[in-house]
Amino acid sequence: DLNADFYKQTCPDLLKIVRKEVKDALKIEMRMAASLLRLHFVDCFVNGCDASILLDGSNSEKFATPNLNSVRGFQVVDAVKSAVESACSGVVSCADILALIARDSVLLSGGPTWKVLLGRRDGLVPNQRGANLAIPSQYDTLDTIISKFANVGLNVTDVVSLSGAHTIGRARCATFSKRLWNFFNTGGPDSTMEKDMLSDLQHVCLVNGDGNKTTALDRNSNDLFDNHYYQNLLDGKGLLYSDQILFNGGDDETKSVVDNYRRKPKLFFDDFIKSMIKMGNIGPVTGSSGQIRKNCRVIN
Ligand code: HEM
Ligand SMILES: [Ca+2]
Repeated sequence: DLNADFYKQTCPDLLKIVRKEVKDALKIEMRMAASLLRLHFVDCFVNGCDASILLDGSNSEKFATPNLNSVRGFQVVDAVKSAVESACSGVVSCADILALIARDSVLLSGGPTWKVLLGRRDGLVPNQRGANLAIPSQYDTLDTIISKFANVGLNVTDVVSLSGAHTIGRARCATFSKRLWNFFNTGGPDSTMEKDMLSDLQHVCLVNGDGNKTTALDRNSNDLFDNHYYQNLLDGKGLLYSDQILFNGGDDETKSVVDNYRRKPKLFFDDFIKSMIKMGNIGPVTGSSGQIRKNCRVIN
């Protein structure tokens, strides 16, 4: 089993080193917190939390549809890894580094903190096909999203609490512009989107415009890890279809959890922590399987 003291003897300064490197990265760009948090998620959903997302190559998970031109922050992971290697060479897995970076990114964005369980080992192969199947798409139905979470042992509450990660960060026009212009071939916009936000975004994401332009996932609170995301869902201001359907998708359970998190920031933080720990426990490679990579981008 994973445990918080796994590197206590072998790398006593690990937590300090990671914290410092993440801090330095956020000084340069605050959004990096979001990008780094997301890496832990897309790692854990594919082959468990084994740093498979970090492997380079033509069969890399970086080229899977949900990740292509979208996941970022790999240079920061490299910087953290080399700082850790300087202090304790060959000891700390890239998978554990991703889990620690995610925790620090949330904390340094104003969110809650928790003890990260450690002792994961790094996987030996990427799984691009698995990434295409396992990572939820922003146009999946709520049932599909719930079943993709269930496939990795996460429940409906986890879906709503972890979606709260979208309280920070940005998304590209390519991931939501269908909602603005021709929503599922209706010829018009998604009627659940609040009207001022709609007209504003229609000016950001033009028809046939630059799909790589970005806007805040949590409108008006995009660098702060808070529960404002859920208020936005009540107001029709979720950016992704997959965000807004947590409230408007016809599921009373997700709807009431959204409303609870909106009213009770502490409840959101507590549940987010629980769900992050659950997510961090997905299929960990431990014992003598896998390896401790020297360079997170390639197997030893
Ligand atoms: C519920 C299913 C989910 C779907 C459909 C989804 C989808 C997406 C999409 C489409 C983007 C924007 C990508 C782009 O525009 O290039 C995004 C960004 C992001 N996602 Fe999710 N996501 C989900 C769950 C999660 C979870 C569980 C986490 C973490 C715990 C997470 C963390 C993030 C963060 C922080 C960003 C912003 C990244 C940045 O600014 O670089 N997401 N997600
Ligand atoms: Ca926020």
